[in-house]
Amino acid sequence: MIEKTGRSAVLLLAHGTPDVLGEMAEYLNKVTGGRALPQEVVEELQHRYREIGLGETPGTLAPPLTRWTLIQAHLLERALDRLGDSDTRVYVGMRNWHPYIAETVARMRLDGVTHIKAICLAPQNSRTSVGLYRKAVLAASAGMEVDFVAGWAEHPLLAQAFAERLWPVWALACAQSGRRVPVLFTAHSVPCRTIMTSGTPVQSSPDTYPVEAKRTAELVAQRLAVVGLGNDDWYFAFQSQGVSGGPWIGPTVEDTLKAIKEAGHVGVVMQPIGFLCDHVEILYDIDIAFAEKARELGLKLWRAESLNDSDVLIKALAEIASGQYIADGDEATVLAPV
Ligand SMILES: C=CC1=C(C)c2cc3[nH]c(cc4nc(cc5[nH]c(cc1n2)c(C)c5CCC(=O)O)C(CCC(=O)O)=C4C)c(C)c3C=C
Ligand SMILES: [Fe+2]
Ligand SMILES: [Fe+2]
Repeated sequence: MIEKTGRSAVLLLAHGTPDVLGEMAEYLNKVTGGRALPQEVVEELQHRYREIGLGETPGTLAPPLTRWTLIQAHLLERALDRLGDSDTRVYVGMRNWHPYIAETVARMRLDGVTHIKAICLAPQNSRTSVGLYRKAVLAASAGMEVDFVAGWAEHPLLAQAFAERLWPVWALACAQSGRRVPVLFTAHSVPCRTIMTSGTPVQSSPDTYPVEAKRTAELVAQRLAVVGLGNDDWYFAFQSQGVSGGPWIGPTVEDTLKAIKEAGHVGVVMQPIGFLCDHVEILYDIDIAFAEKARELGLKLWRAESLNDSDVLIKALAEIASGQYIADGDEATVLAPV
């Protein structure tokens, strides 16, 4: 139970995604903080979003990222209720599209919320993702108290949730191939410059993101050890390198698939461990682009289902929301009243 004077609420922070193809340029403008991307990049992203079902007009369902995030918020509110905390509401704020973080925090203020427990739906802390969520929350919440949960990459229930999704598809892949199939865990790549120790402005410590991402993968792999996944049976790569900002961190999925083929394997099971629900980098980058790359290499590719409405994920979020799990990098920020 969240015990604070005043009214407390949970704010789930997510990336955001456009609702229709015509919003792509404006959306990308938000993602890059106003830096224009070439027209070919806008069109390529429209193509990818079209491939995963986005249209010219709003569909009957919201796009996957928005839909699953709102479902996760609803399930978390119900889980908190079951834990005896029926007063705590769960809100959703997105960094790059509606409902924007600023809009949601304004709504929370109108609803009388004074304490915000902000949880990023990106479990591994990073400057380019979580750092920007933090900035957006702090900019909108003057006078409110904010507990910002920066990273929960090592939460045991997060690893368990991923393991529960991985185990059935890994077992299936091994059965269909008649041999052990390696697992390729992935997380989103970031530009190399964003994880460097120094830069402008000077950053005093390295970004922990790559280490946290590999740590989550390791914890998931450890959970599958009991069913036979060995230390040599899994790989790790950074996926979806962007087009801008110089080099992005690797190894890339493309190079890793080649290495897996060269090691004599016939297939691979991919599991992205940095994303908590379906969106374009899973439904297009993995299911369409990497599947095609794997086919070219003569590898069969399986993917673990995304966490989406996983009960275990919701339990992890409930533990964080109720203070039963203290994540690394938590910061309570009390700003002066306006
Ligand atoms: C840890 C870092 C990042 C996570 C996690 C992440 C998730 C994520 N990204 C998109 C969609 C897009 N991201 C784009 C660019 C971009 N993404 C990151 C980092 C993370 N993204 C960076 C550093 C950048 C570059 C920003 C810049 O200023 O150029 C883009 C733009 C096109 C591109 O460069 O690929 C899109 C679109 C989603 C949907 C998502 C998780 C839900
Ligand atoms: Fe991104
Ligand atoms: Fe991306």
